[in-house]
This record gives sequence, C-alpha cells and structure tokens, in this order.
Amino acid sequence: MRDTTLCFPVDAAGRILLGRKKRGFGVSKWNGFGGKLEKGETFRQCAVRELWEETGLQAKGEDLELVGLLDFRFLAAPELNHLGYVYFVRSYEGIITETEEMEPKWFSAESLPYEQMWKGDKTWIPLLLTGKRIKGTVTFAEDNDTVYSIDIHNVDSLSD
Ligand SMILES: Nc1nc2c([nH]c(=O)n2[C@H]2C[C@H](O)[C@@H](COP(=O)(O)OP(=O)(O)OP(=O)(O)O)O2)c(=O)[nH]1
Repeated sequence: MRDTTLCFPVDAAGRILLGRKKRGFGVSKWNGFGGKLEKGETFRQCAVRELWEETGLQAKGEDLELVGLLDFRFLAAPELNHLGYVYFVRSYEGIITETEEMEPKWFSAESLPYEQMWKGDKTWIPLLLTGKRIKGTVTFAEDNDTVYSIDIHNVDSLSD
C-alpha cells in the first residue's frame, strides 16, 4: 500500500481531536486523521489535505510537527504494509465538521479511547503525549487486528 499520514490536532488545553471512522479500512475505530499519499504529494501536503477533508480544519504544512514514523506490517496481507508519518498540529483554523468518513470528537490526553482504537496505539501514543519522538514497527497478526509484535524506540529527531 502507499505510505500514509496520520495527524492529531491538539488544542490549547492539550486535548486531542480523534475521529471515529465511519467506513473503509479501520471502520468504527477512533483514530487521527490521514490517509494515503497521492501522486506528487509530500507527506505534509497529504496530511494537510486529509485533515481538511476529514475535519474541515485548515493547517499549514510548516505548522505540522512530525512526531513519529511507524512501519505498519500485516503478516496476512503484505499489500497493506505501509509507513505512517505521524504529526501533531497545534495551529489550525476552521470549524470542525463531521463528514461521511469521520465523526470528530475532542478527548483529554488522559481519556483517549484506547479500547476502541488500533490495538498498538496504547503503546506508542502515550509516548508522543509526553513529548517523545518515536520510530518503530507494529506488526499485526493474521486477523489484521491483533498486535503480533511491536517495537518502538525514542529518537532525537525525525525528518520528512
Ligand atoms: N492509529 C493507527 N492507525 C493505523 C494503524 N495501522 C494502520 O494501518 N493505521 C492507519 C494509518 C492510515 O491512516 C490508515 C491507512 O489506511 P488508508 O490509508 O487506507 O485509510 P483511509 O481509508 O483513511 O485512506 P484514504 O482512502 O483516505 O487515502 O490506517 C495503527 O496501528 N494505528
């Protein structure tokens, strides 16, 4: 699969905007906003576009903070393997709007709905919330859902 972006808006109170996916891959899970890179796009351009399409928020590429680089691997479906570029964004404009794809909702950092998120997320999102930058690999078992293995490490810096 093409590489993807995943963007988490953070507000002044430190809350995180998530969306409940209403259709497609990862349906009914709460997640950040993102999707596959389109031809000719940079990762930042993709993240800005997907954020706009899925939330109605407008952000500038330079305001995105690259916080993670994750290799998502699916043992039973290697065609789904992709790199995910993970961003936080604290500066944006616009009115958050529910779309056909996503139902957006703010969560405090202490109450993210990990039981209704991708199963590896409770391992790595808390690291990002304490200001860490991470690289790693999340490998999913045959059901494309259970985590088979996860290997995350802190890094000093990341670039896209
Ligand atoms: N938070 C999180 N997201 C994950 C994990 N594994 C995984 O594939 N994803 C996300 C990353 C991407 O946002 C998405 C990849 O699927 P996709 O690009 O087909 O999603 P999409 O339907 O939103 O894409 P698009 O058609 O809009 O381009 O799934 C995971 O373990 N945690």
